[in-house]
Amino acid sequence: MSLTPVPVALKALIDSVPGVMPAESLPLAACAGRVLAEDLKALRTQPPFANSAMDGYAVRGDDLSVGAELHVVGESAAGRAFNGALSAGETVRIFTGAPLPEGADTILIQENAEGVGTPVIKVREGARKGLFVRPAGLDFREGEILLKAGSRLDSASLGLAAAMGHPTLSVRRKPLVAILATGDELVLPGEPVGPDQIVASNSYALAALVEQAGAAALDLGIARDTHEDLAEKIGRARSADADVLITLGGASVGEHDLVQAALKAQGMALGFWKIAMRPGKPMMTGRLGRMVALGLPGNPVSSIVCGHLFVLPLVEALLGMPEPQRDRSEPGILGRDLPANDERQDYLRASLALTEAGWQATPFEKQDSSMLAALSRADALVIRSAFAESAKQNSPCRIIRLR
Ligand SMILES: Nc1nc2c(c(=O)[nH]1)N[C@H]1C(S)=C(S)[C@@H](COP(=O)(O)OP(=O)(O)OC[C@H]3O[C@@H](n4cnc5c(N)ncnc54)[C@H](O)[C@@H]3O)O[C@H]1N2
Ligand code: MOO
Repeated sequence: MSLTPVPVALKALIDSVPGVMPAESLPLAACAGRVLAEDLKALRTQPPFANSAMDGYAVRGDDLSVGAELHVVGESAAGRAFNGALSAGETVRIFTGAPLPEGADTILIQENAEGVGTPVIKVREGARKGLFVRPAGLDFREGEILLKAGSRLDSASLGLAAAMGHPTLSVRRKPLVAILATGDELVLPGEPVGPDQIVASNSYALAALVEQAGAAALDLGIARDTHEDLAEKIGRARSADADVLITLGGASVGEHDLVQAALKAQGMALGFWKIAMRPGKPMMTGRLGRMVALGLPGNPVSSIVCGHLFVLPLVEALLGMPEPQRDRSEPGILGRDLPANDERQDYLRASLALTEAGWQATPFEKQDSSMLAALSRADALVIRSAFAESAKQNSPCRIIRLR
């Protein structure tokens, strides 16, 4: 079977998503990191009234000549407006956020007033007509759409949603992503490790990635390399009604690589298998009922790199976010010479340094897909296209930043 190019595989994976997650209504306080299910309109105008941007005096701009004396006729504080109108020669003590009294069009900041706190103040130099007034609707107006469906709610957008007057939001339900490690050699961190065993790490890495992407991870533990155990654990993903099943390991061509056969035995329609990428070649996708199946290679770096390239867009597609297949790479320059590449697109673990020419990415000498410590030191992946010619230090490249 020939190797599938990365963009073809990614498109097929995104196209295999059966639909966007249903919406649920949640209180604002529970919405951080969630994705809006519908456009959000302002239920109110902000600010609702003209108000002061500074502590000082509300004045009529025409009264502002240097040395002019103004009579303080009242006070306007935030939450306690001045009831009345300003006449010529009058002013109202005012504080930041307080409503502007009728007749006033300017704030004289208290630094530009002599005799602060007395019934008569004098205008100093520096005062200008029209300064420091926030007109009604400066920020937004009732009915304006300020947040779009498919956008992720960060701190600024959540604050905005609150200011718009929404106590609850309609957000996409988190996709449930079941994660199944496979392999007779695996033990959990902290368990006794036999002479031919290794500690399972991939589930933790993938669960973190999935949760950062806005999905919920369901750890199905470790399936041993038997059809029975694999069938039982795949069955658990189905009865949990998972939206995605990620398997880890057992994806290659050895006698103990049973995952694909186990999934097919339960009715999986294979999408593609074997991608023109390094690491990650034995990756597999398919559909089992309405569950998207993604078989990641067991090598720890391969599974995490596949997670960045395929799982993040998949979760975004399920959440209804725009352009999940967008190119996530950025320009950079190479920190060292690289040899010509073969038929697999390479994702080289690299350090980054900011130079005058932009991000300089220096791929590590050793790129073995078992080397987790190197991955955790990497700032970025340098993309080397299939069949790329040798490249010199400082020549342009594309990078995917990992942090
Ligand atoms: N003859 C061939 N052999 C291999 C090929 C090939 O094309 N022909 N492909 C190689 C590539 S590339 C990769 S990547 C690996 C991936 O194989 P599997 O997906 O079947 O992975 P396993 O054999 O199950 O495991 C590989 C490696 O990773 C360790 N592992 C597995 N699961 C975990 C886990 N949850 N946490 C930590 N480490 C894990 C496992 O012990 C192995 O050391 O196949 C090549 N072989
Ligand atoms: O393609 Mo495998 O994922 O390098 O080791």
